[in-house]
Amino acid sequence: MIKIVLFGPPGAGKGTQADILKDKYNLIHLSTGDIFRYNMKNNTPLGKEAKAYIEKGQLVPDKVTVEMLKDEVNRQKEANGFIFDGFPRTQTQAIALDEFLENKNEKIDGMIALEVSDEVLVQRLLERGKTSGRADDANEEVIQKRINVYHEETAVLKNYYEKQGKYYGVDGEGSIEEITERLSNVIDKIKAE
Ligand SMILES: Nc1ncnc2c1ncn2[C@@H]1O[C@H](COP(=O)(O)OP(=O)(O)OP(=O)(O)O)[C@@H](O)[C@H]1O
Ligand SMILES: Nc1ncnc2c1ncn2[C@@H]1O[C@H](COP(=O)(O)O)[C@@H](O)[C@H]1O
Repeated sequence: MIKIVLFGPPGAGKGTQADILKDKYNLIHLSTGDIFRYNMKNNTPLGKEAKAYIEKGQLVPDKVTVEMLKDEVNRQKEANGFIFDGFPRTQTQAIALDEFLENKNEKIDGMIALEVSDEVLVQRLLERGKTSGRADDANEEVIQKRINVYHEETAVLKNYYEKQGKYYGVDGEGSIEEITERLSNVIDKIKAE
């Protein structure tokens, strides 16, 4: 069972690529952002709690996010593998994920980071904001805040996975097809190891 963290800043193309790769490799795509948005839309207690953070471009607290992620993984009893999108986003989350998987005799096989310049991210998110209905895409200030949070709190995870020999950087600029091919090359390599 292969488990990949698809990593990168907001707007890097994680959701777009995970959607393609989940079909290609028969994997479960788990996006913590999507799960929060589903809960917000359905006005659940979790959605109500997450809303205030998400609309300001801040991270939802680790405890809430980790418990939610564990529940989702545990629900997928027949999974052939996972693509984690938007999780982990802090060192606390990365450690919790490793411990959770270790208890199941599982592990993360690789972390693939989509590398995209901040200028391109802002352009993509403003464009997505025209149709996404996402409050956190609606103004440039919140978009910039999310990118700053990524640099301040999330980007350090590159070191975390590098130390484990699991980090793979991929150019995230170009056509969607080109990027799928770059990611597929890395996944094929990880699978062959
Ligand atoms: N290679 C690409 N070239 C141009 N636009 C792209 C590319 N990949 C994705 N996009 C567009 O950029 C926007 C952001 O992509 P996507 O939603 O996949 O990013 P994300 O990393 O999942 O973002 P977030 O973490 O904010 O949810 C979308 O509107 C998507 O259609
Ligand atoms: N792993 C996460 N930790 C904390 N907060 C998270 C996490 N994943 C998503 N969030 C919140 O949701 C929004 C949108 O997430 P996207 O992955 O960019 O769709 C994010 O800004 C956090 O507020």
